[in-house]
Order: sequence, then structure tokens, then C-alpha cells
Amino acid sequence: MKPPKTIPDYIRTIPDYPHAGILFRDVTPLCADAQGFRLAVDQLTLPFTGQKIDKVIGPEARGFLLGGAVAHQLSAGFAALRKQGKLPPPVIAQNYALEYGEATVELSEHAILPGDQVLLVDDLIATGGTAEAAVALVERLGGTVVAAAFIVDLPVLGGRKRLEALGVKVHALVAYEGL
Ligand SMILES: O=P(O)(O)OC[C@H]1O[C@H](OP(=O)(O)OP(=O)(O)O)[C@H](O)[C@@H]1O
Ligand SMILES: Nc1ncnc2[nH]cnc12
Repeated sequence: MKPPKTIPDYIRTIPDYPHAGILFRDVTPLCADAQGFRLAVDQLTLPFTGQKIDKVIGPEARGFLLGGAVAHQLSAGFAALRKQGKLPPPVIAQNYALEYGEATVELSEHAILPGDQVLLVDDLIATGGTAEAAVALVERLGGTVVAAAFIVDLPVLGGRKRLEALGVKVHALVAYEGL
């Protein structure tokens, strides 16, 4: 009998996408498989069951599908961290640097209430720029990002350490050494 599939079995690695030199870690096959998706959502949620989490914040686009599922499991609300220009006002904005480029993300001023305990959920942490921008926006609205959960961590890019330095506990299901 074949052993059950684990998270890394479902992740594809695509060299030189979207730019030369980038090894793109693709969680699309994981999310497309019923058992894989359940495994991922369950493992992302597990450390936080029973904790006071008011909201999950998920960055566009893959953080929406994972964060929404985790929020449902935790009976929490969901706050969408969107790329610039996608949300109606009033919004607050934050610039950040990516592994391959630069961007601005926005959050609705109504998405987080003062005192909210927030869990960040995304598919992957690389430089931590996206996650750090999310933390800054949540704090500007009076909430606190207490923890963050990712399917993939790329430790060489330093994102995990950056988040931990901000007091955010980091939970990742798979780490890939090197780029
Ligand atoms: O830790 P960082 O260096 O900030 O990188 C991680 C972010 O990059 C990817 O999203 P991307 O911005 O490519 O957006 P997409 O999901 O819309 O493709 C990924 O889904 C994370 O959100
Ligand atoms: N190497 C990578 N693979 C997939 N998504 C990413 N986002 C930032 N870096 C990435």
C-alpha cells in the first residue's frame, strides 16, 4: 500500500518563473486536490484552535482562499489584504518590497476593530515584505497580529525572522532551504 501523501507531495516547483532565477513554489495542485486542500487547511488551523482569534487576514490572492477556509474553521472573520486600487474607500495603504518587485497593499478601515487579535494566513513567506505590511496595517487600525501561518517558508529570504522580530509567532508547514 502506498503511504498517504504529505503536503510537499502536492507542491510543484517551477524554475525561472515569473522571472529568471526564481524557483516558484506552486501550491495550486495542493489546493486543487480535495484531500490536499483539507490537509493544508487542517494543518494551518491546528495550532490556533481554542485561541482567541477575532480575524484572519489573508493577502491577495492565495491568502484569500487559504485564509477564508481557516477563518471558517476558527469561527473568525476574514479581512482581505488587497493590491492597490481594488477596495472602495476608506482604505489605508502600505508600500513594500517583494522577492521580485515592489507593491502596495490596502486594507479597508472597517476590516479590523481596535483590540482585534489577528492571525495572518498566506501560502508562502519569502522576504516577509507582504506579511510585514499586513502587520503594519492591522496595527494602524488598533489590532494585533498574534501569529502567522504559511504553507511554505523560504528561510533564506529571512521573512520568518523578520516577523518573529515583530513578536509574531510563525507556523509553516514546509521549509525549502536555498532559493
Ligand atoms: O514574503 P514576500 O516576499 O512578501 O512574498 C510572499 C508573497 O508573494 C506571493 O504573492 P504575490 O505578491 O506574488 O501575489 P499573488 O498571490 O497575487 O500572485 C505570496 O502569495 C505571498 O503573498
Ligand atoms: N519563490 C516563490 N514561489 C512562490 N510564490 C512566491 N512569492 C514570493 N516568492 C515566491
